[in-house]
Amino acid sequence: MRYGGPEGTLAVSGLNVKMDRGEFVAVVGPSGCGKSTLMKLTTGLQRPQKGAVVVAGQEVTKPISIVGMAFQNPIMLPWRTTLDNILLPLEIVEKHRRRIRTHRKEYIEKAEHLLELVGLKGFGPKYPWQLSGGMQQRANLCRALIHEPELLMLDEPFGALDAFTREELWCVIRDLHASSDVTVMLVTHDLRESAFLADRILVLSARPGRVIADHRVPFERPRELDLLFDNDFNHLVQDLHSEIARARDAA
Ligand SMILES: Nc1ncnc2c1ncn2[C@@H]1O[C@H](COP(=O)(O)OP(=O)(O)OP(=O)(O)O)[C@@H](O)[C@H]1O
Repeated sequence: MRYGGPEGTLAVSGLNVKMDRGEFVAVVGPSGCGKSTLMKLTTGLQRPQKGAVVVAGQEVTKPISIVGMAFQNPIMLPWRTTLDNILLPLEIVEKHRRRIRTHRKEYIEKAEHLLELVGLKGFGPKYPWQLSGGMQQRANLCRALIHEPELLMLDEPFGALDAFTREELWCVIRDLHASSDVTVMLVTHDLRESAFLADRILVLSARPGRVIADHRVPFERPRELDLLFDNDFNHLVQDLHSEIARARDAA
């Protein structure tokens, strides 16, 4: 995948990724190695010049609707309440647009249930600017999940948060994944986050990105936060760190 024509930036090349349904895969790698590009290719926001992307058995040729996405900086519309921001994807995705007119109450209940799951019970009528950064990230997760996506794409969703809030949200994601069969791809710079949450961790090379290591995370589920102090956990994090440092040096 090259941006900007034949002389442009080759972002990823020879990138081969396979994920099983229900799997939680984290993607880590040096800065600028093409992690977000992998996200965009998977969701159909970009099309590769060579190769193909297949999601749920279908070749991806345009943006797909079975996906929910959450990015580092949640863009909430300030004139809509938190609840109405969460309902926004339903007004965009064709299949739901028709239903929401006739089944609005049902969707509001679903949004309120999601708000409760992420610890924001009763915050639906508040405007986004009345919420803290961490609360906005939680609401952002609800918005990514409202249309019950089969695939959840998380691109540095907790990057801007303090350590404690981030760890709390890791547990929210862990529980959401455990209670559904959603497939999750998480792009992150936080190696502890990847090791705590994922079933597999893919390490990408420096740009153009390709997979240089594929780690199966051995820790049993459900995982608790005290895993962060476990020796094996920290060894895995150190191995990931060394691999990324070597990939950067080799660039
Ligand atoms: N729309 C674009 N036009 C031109 N170049 C782009 C575009 N998007 C990304 N790139 C380039 O492609 C390369 C890969 O970018 P990408 O955002 O996928 O990397 P990343 O691994 O997510 O980066 P980071 O770790 O900094 O978040 C970078 O060199 C970037 O400058």
